[in-house]
Amino acid sequence: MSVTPKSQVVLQVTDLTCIRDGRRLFEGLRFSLHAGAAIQVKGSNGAGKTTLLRTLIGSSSEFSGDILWCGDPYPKGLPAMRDSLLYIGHRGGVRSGLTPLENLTWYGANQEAALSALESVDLTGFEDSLCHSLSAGQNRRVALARLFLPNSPRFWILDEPLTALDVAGVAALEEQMAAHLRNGGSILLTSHQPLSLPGLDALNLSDYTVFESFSDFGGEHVLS
Ligand SMILES: Nc1ncnc2c1ncn2[C@@H]1O[C@H](COP(=O)(O)OP(=O)(O)OP(=O)(O)O)[C@@H](O)[C@H]1O
Repeated sequence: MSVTPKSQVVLQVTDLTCIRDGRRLFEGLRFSLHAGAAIQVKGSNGAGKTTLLRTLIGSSSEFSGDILWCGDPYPKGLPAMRDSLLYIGHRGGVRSGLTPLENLTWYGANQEAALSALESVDLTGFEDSLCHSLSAGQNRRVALARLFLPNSPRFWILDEPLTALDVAGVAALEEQMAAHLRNGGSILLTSHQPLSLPGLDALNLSDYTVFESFSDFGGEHVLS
């Protein structure tokens, strides 16, 4: 990972509004994420946390507002952003018919790096088990092992990474995230659980919730 100056704004969001099923999830959302910084997106079930993350990575164009990746606006900034992004959704992206080792090599890791990453998430001895035979927490560890591979992308977006992890798993993840921040990486994550991470900022979607009924919406990126 190349070291990025800590003052650099990696992601800038202004006046972002997202609607799903005719319901305005949040409106006027604004925040900036700098190199070496982390933001935890908070909100109740259904508040729109996953929708926000998926919008930011370009999986949904149903929004209005401005999204700038390293100064480049949506959608121009998407290709460069994806080159420097590691996204782990709440399903984890683990292929259940593959082993943990095969999952990591499928993501491009070589055998040595994959084994080392699996050791970091305490899965030594399970490298060759099929993932559908592993526990929920072990499958989460397989997903998170990607964070322990060398040359990790500088920007991590993680949707509920703590789900199903035990105490030791949470501690190992927090340590790895802190190391990533020290190296100038950036993290945007959702979690219903508290997280111990130096300098972690919170972004609470409830601060951007609109309670009145929705009647019109004309965002420039809205799909019909
Ligand atoms: N593709 C879609 N079509 C219709 N509605 C959607 C779609 N995606 C999300 N929604 C709705 O948007 C709302 C927000 O969903 P989202 O998954 O973003 O919430 P969340 O804050 O991540 O929730 P949780 O904490 O339960 O994971 C939900 O009511 C959901 O049903």
